[in-house]
Amino acid sequence: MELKIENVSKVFINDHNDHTVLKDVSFSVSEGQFVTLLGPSGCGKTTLLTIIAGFQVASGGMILLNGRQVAKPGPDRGFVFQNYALFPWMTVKDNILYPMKMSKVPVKEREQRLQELLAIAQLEGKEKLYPHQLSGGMKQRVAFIRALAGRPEVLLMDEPLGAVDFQMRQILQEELESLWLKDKTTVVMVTHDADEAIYLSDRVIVMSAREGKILEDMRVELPRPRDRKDKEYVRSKERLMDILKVAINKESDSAEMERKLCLA
Ligand SMILES: Nc1ncnc2c1ncn2[C@@H]1O[C@H](COP(=O)(O)OP(=O)(O)OP(=O)(O)O)[C@@H](O)[C@H]1O
Repeated sequence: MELKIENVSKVFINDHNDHTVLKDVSFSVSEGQFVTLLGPSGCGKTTLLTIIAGFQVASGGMILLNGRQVAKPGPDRGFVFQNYALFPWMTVKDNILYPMKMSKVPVKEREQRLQELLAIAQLEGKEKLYPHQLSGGMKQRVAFIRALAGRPEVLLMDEPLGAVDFQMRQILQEELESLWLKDKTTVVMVTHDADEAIYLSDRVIVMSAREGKILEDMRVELPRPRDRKDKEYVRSKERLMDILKVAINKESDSAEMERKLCLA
């Protein structure tokens, strides 16, 4: 698997004015990497992720997955939305089976894959429940394994933990990491949270507020599972915070932006 983002730009036209959100963004993601896109609110993280997903088209440049240009959504890319976006009228089982039906996986194989995924997420026995009967953590696990059900080449996640409070968020980050370690699917994730980026990523790509350029492509080579109290962990986080502060000072000194970046 190789994902290449090549000179991607995106221009929106608002009130007859051009608004450049992304300009010449390029980077590659290799097999099994967990890559995070981090940057100030409005810098274009979600726009870039949805272009990779094929939900919208770039104004310039291209996305290549295994050398083929991405033009529309496809089963080779799984997507996890911030609010999980589970189908409320379907049980856990039907939610997970849905992408497999869409990609016409044979019935016998679907059942086998369903059991495998339920085991990975420790959700055995919960398959008949509906989303409203699940805790936040369970919903997140269902959303994660549903996105993996069609065996995507790359999993795209847009603030998958954005809707949960701080303490729950740390627990879910640990769960997400342990699920990911069992499967090792390539991930590109959007987050606002510097600690989350260090906890989960092999690489953190920091984007600037103006014209969504890449400010830094930071490697995180700490052993997993990560220990938030470890000296190297703390050092990596401080380095990332410094990069973000530079990004913010360059672009804006807005307190709101700092709050959104979870620098507190
Ligand atoms: N469909 C659209 N039409 C016009 N402008 C848009 C559209 N989608 C996004 N934008 C603008 O593009 C910019 C980037 O938005 P995007 O959602 O990608 O940022 P983000 O970095 O994900 O922000 P946040 O972290 O707050 O979610 C914003 O200024 C937004 O208003």
